[in-house]
Amino acid sequence: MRVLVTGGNGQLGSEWVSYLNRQEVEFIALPSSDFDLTDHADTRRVMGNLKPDLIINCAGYTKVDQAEEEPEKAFAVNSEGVKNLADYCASNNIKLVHFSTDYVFPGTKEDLQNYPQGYSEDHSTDPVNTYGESKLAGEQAIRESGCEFIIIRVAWLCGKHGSNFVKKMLKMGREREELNVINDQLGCPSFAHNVVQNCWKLVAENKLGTYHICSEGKISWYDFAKEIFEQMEIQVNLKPVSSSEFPAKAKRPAFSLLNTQKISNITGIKLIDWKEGLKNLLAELRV
Ligand SMILES: NC(=O)C1=CN([C@@H]2O[C@H](COP(=O)(O)OP(=O)(O)OC[C@H]3O[C@@H](n4cnc5c(N)ncnc54)[C@H](OP(=O)(O)O)[C@@H]3O)[C@@H](O)[C@H]2O)C=CC1
Ligand SMILES: Cc1cn([C@H]2C[C@H](O)[C@@H](COP(=O)(O)OP(=O)(O)O[C@H]3O[C@@H](C)C(=O)[C@@H](O)[C@H]3O)O2)c(=O)[nH]c1=O
Repeated sequence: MRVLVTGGNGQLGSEWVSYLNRQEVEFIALPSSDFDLTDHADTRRVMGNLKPDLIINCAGYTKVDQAEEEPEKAFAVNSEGVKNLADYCASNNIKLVHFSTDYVFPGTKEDLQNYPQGYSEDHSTDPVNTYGESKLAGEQAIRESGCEFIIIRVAWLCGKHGSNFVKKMLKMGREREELNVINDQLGCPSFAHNVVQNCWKLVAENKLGTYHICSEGKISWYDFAKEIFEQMEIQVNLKPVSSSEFPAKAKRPAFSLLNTQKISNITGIKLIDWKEGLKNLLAELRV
């Protein structure tokens, strides 16, 4: 099997590179400079040359606040670029693995009450921001293309590579004496290493469809930050604040927990507890 990883320099793309290097599989990972999802003719030319059997699409526009100011850019990558990819996969019998987000869900306070175990894969979507809308449009394009696909929705993604909340907190915690972190947005982090491992299991077992992968638990960003500082023994005055006290261009869902029952049932995977996942990540970051 020949695998093409797109967005190969990003947080998740780099994690795939580390992982696939340890598997017996032929793969190539391309950065955005060599595979720009918005250049449809060029991406088709590259795919035509490489002739992959499987594409793992880690390319994405991920700037949640900036997307409110440049929606066309977010849609060009996350929707139109993904449609081009999926259509090509459908016509050339290539399997597509794609990553989407918890931000496709509305995350209302009512849903928090009604779905304490989180949103399941078939729950209705209704994004509250442009990034979420663009990612949802990408998902829909894949489903309509007729290609064989696995869509993995992940949330609050954190890994060794690239930028994420854990790394931001570590940096800010060392530079500042006081930090304000939101305590009224609930969800649970996906750890990149875990996502890749479990996703590869789905590929190996020839599973198709949409799956949620995150760790076990239900926490706020504040809980997450508090645990990061406790585990790292960093002294910082951490203050819980509401979303209204932490103004941002994009609205975030108040609740975006992903229910992971489906993948657990199908593969027998036991997803990692969030504190354990964090412990593993912090150990990786210390090396
Ligand atoms: N980060 C998170 O918290 C979450 C991420 N996801 C999804 O997971 C996927 C991976 O996210 P993550 O690795 O964290 O994101 P990153 O932002 O770390 O990586 C995204 C990669 O996509 C590349 N990219 C951007 N625009 C284009 C383009 N036009 N053509 C080709 N490549 C492009 C970027 O390249 P360059 O740097 O050169 O621009 C970057 O390498 C995305 O689809 C994202 O929506 C889902 C939920 C949570
Ligand atoms: C840096 C910082 C963030 N926050 C809040 C803002 C936000 O609500 C939350 C997380 O911050 P981030 O900058 O990581 O936010 P954000 O970019 O919204 O993270 C999202 O990225 C996209 C790509 C996804 O798909 C989502 O799953 C999610 O991970 O924490 C604080 O409260 N205090 C802080 O000092």
